[in-house]
Amino acid sequence: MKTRKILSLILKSLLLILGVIIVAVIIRTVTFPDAQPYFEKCKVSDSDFIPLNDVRLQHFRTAIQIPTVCTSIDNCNFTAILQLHDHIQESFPLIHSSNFIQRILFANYTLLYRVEGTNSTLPPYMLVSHLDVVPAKAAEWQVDPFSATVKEGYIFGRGTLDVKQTLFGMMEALEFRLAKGQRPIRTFYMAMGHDEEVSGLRGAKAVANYFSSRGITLDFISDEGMVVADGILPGMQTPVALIGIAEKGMATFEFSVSVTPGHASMPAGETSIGILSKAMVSLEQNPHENFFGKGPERLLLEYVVNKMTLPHRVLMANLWLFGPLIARAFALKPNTNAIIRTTTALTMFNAGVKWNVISSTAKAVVNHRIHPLQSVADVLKIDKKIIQDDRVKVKILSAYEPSPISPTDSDGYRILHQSIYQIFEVPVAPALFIASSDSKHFVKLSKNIYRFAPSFLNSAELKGIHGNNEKIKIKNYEQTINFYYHLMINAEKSANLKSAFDKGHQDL
Ligand SMILES: CCCCCCCC/C=C\CCCCCCCC(=O)NCC(=O)O
Ligand SMILES: [Zn+2]
Ligand SMILES: [Zn+2]
Repeated sequence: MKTRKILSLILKSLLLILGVIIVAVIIRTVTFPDAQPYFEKCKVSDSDFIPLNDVRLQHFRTAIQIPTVCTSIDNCNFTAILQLHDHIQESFPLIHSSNFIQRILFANYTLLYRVEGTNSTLPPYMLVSHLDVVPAKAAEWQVDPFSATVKEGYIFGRGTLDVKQTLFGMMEALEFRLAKGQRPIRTFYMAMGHDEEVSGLRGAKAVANYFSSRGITLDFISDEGMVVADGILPGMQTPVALIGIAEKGMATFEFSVSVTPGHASMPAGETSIGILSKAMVSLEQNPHENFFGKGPERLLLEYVVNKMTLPHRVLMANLWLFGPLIARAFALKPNTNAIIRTTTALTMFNAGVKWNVISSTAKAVVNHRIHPLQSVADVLKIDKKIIQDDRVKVKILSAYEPSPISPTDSDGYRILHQSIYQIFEVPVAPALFIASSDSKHFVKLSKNIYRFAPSFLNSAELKGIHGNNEKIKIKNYEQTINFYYHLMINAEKSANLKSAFDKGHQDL
């Protein structure tokens, strides 16, 4: 009798706790603060539009047809890069004949344009793109990667998304303004590195030195980065534009094992290949810490929670309860996994000289993209701990710390947000940029660095970047040109933008 009473009391208590949790979850979901109350109101009416006519389309296609491939800092197709310089010069005659636009060359191949505005009291800003592309394996593509084939509403080709579309987008926008007789009011720069894909150590680094040696700082910098993600963010029915407010760090480590070589007929114990393979499998099977809820993705979720479909909205609004569950779910998909932890990618493996010789050495290269809550030193320490084998030596081939986090309440952020909304009419949210850009060399020039390319992409299209069949929708290229056009105009009225944002856009 007594036991029954105790059990009933426990049951009642559990039901009460469950009731309280359910009520707390409901209250939190319905009262979740809207971190972005303005995005539905911020569209401005602007009749200006730059159509993608045949001439502009041909400018872009020719740029794609020039194979500006870089595979290492010393191994770029420098002839093609110079050919691209010529093509840029021929395509934009007004830019190249303006007496207020200066073209500066760095390390023979990187370009910087300085557009002097009429109002020298406004602080300058910079748009960043790059000239080089990664290689493409033609045999694995549906079309020649350097043919710029127009097919099924797309332009195919290496560089259509990474990132000749921003290069030509910003130049077309400026040329259009000049043709309309609009001299920019605010000074701005356009940097076009020639070696972004292989470090930026000659191009962007030289541009950064140019600014620092002259004591020039920039109000904001807009570089390649995140995109308008269509069907990628779990629980979002609409596409969402993600502005990279921070960039992951990067570390490339070479692991090696050396043993005494010998005849394959008399193997003695473990080989260099066996030891290194075991170490690499350990790295792959032991991912670094999952930081879900502690990094910039938290801000992203806060911006979009109220736009999510119901089951996701309840889960995301109640991270206090469902955080561990969501952390696991995010870890399952490469896109979401990349924003919650330092990733580990085994990218090269070399060993052996002949089939009947026990190799004296084996080498492997691992590329980490470092979460903002870790450092290069942390990653190295963790890797050594995972491998736990002193026979495996490590050498740092290159390393960059994660960038500082840029604010979401700066003029630069508002200018990007506004321009994105004008073109795409989708929610805009801050995020962590999961790859690397030339802006890592510019961190001392501005506190406000934003990484965003106006590419409207679903998961399949995203795979084309550095992969096969890279392609941009023709309409999206037109949007890209118009995005930069609006960005330039919005940058000139940023003071008005701030007061409009403060008032919830009622005045725009
Ligand atoms: C809940 C979060 C969802 C995350 C969605 C991820 C969407 C990914 C968006 C953009 C990633 C595109 C990266 C392409 C940039 C290319 C830059 C580059 O190649 N840099 C060199 C390098 O990183 O090696
Ligand atoms: Zn790029
Ligand atoms: Zn790239």
